[in-house]
Amino acid sequence: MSDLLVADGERQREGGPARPVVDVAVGVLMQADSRFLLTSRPPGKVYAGYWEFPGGKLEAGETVEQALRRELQEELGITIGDTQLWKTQMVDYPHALVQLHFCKVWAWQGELQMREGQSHAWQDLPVQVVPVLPGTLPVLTWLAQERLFEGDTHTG
Ligand SMILES: Nc1nc2c([nH]c(=O)n2[C@@H]2O[C@H](COP(=O)(O)OP(=O)(O)OP(=O)(O)O)[C@@H](O)[C@H]2O)c(=O)[nH]1
Repeated sequence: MSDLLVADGERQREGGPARPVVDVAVGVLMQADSRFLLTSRPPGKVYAGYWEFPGGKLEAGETVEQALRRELQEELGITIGDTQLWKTQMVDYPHALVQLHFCKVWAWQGELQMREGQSHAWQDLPVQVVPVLPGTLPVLTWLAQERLFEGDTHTG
């Protein structure tokens, strides 16, 4: 998909109406044994029950890292260490055009608490939980590329 940056700060698809881009900070929490954390979207949200990496929308004036630190505190009750942007991906959903900013997180303090009624699962490739959110699938492909993992990245 091609996108244009227009004067008012909104990006629009060529030939289509302008849609605001929602920036989202997403954390890929990694364990030393190569497993990563997936959480399910809470009841009542769009795509409820789908599995994703934890995170959420940037608030006004926040950097990706600041938003991720706040979101993971709010959702999981943990305080993350330093993190850096890993990959960025634009996803065009019917409900929103989202720019996902994925950050790997290797260090955090605190015990995981599911504060929004979500479920969690430490997963390796291939991911066993289903269904996985469409915007989350590219991350599994990137992880597979890094790990020289061949075969399906997820079931279902
Ligand atoms: N956290 C997270 N969000 C993702 C991933 N992949 C992906 O497409 N998204 C999308 O990014 C947006 C995340 O926003 P969010 O979770 O803060 O917000 P939401 O849509 O639940 O709405 P709300 O917080 O306003 O109730 C959603 O549109 C979600 O579908 C992912 O791996 N993690």
